[in-house]
Amino acid sequence: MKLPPPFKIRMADFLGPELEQFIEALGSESPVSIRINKNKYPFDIAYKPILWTQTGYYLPLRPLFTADPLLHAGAYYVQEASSMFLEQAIQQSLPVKESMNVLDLCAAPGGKSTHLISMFPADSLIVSNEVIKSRVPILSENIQKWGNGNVVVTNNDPKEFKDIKQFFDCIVVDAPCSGEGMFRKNANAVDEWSEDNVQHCALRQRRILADIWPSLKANGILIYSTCTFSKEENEANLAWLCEQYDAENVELNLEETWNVKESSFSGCTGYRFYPHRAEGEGFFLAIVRKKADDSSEFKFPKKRAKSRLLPLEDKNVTPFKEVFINAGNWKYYSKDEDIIAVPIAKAKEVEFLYDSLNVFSAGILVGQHTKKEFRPDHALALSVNLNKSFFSVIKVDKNEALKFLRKDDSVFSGGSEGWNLVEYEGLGLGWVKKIGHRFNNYYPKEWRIRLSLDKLQ
Ligand SMILES: C[S@@+](CC[C@H](N)C(=O)[O-])C[C@H]1O[C@@H](n2cnc3c(N)ncnc32)[C@H](O)[C@@H]1O
Repeated sequence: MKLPPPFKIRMADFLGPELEQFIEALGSESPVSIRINKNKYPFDIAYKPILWTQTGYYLPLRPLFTADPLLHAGAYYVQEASSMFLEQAIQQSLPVKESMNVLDLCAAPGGKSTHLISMFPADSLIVSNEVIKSRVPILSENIQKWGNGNVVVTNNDPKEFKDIKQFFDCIVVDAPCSGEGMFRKNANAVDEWSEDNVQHCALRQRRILADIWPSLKANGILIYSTCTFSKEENEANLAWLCEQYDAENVELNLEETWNVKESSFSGCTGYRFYPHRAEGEGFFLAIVRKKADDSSEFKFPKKRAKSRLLPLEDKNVTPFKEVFINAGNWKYYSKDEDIIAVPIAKAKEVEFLYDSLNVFSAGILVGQHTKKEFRPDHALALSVNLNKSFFSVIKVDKNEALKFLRKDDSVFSGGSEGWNLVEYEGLGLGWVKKIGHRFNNYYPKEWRIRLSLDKLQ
């Protein structure tokens, strides 16, 4: 790998005699790792565990992930190992109580968001935000596949959270950065690297932190991470945050076997992952807690204009109330023909966010209720709370699953007239509608596998 000389000089400053090992590691293959969705796949895994998380594993080789229906069913997420250190940050710095509000501010494509969803109890609310509009659909797809209803996906600039003060118990800022830690995975990152870009990224990160700081509750924690090594984007920004705001740095206990490097600057400590030390890509993470200040606790606005989300009356819910196993835990809303289900425990928060932000999706899109029928939505098929006994189920093998995921008009056997859930290894993949002898495939066309069947075998 041809590294920019000024980058090498910078790294020599950090690493001294370890520089050669670091450069050698950049020339080696990246480890391949996944994180399991225990709600969907609660089985023992035979692969080598990632040391700083309960649900991450290294794979010996990179398989063709597209050809695995379990990936499409949300049984796991393909994620770089160092990023899963987020779990230590949450576990060690936040006594996870019930009913928390969590924000993942820079969320696409959804690695940290799906991890946060797994870590917080179901009565918490995860807001997964992405400012770049074109990146929101892939974020939403990954969240839907994960299958939880306590999530709101938003498309806002950090500064648009200005009226949501002291609302979040935890904010994750996985900031856009110069990407030095991804040089091994992404050759473009090397070409795009420059000293100017490092400075540009550092300033943008400060703006993001400043914009979102008021949204953090007193005593709440903010987790700041990047996939880069530059001090400007990491320790210097952490120190700036502590100096500028009522923030105190939180330290973590590290196991020696993790090979994570503690890094202190101006009295603040963060954690660095180097590819020649820890088995993962370059990564930096640091935590701050907002110092207590009870003066401006979050309060829901008193007088509100009519909400854009209209609650459904009980009598209108009856036709689909049993679609969830925990039927009593949901509040239903209508938006045009769509029916949206939101956990009752966080309904008030979701309504508030719906009217304050640019919400892409909230809770589970249950389906559409037309004059003719109730049409289940794809998100419902992927829900971990789906009540399968409410629907007719067609179990498929791997080959049939792949045909279904390609959106082929394959003929299934069995099933009932009307809507059928297609299930692979116990997990919902989507819907087909049987009309006479015909099966119509309702897999979302934007999500379909584009490779031919022979390439998938
Ligand atoms: C490192 S990536 C996030 C990766 C993600 N957290 C994950 O784990 O899958 C940074 C994200 O920040 C977004 N971003 C870019 N500019 C931004 C800005 N000015 N404010 C907030 N987010 C921004 C990018 O679009 C990108 O999705």
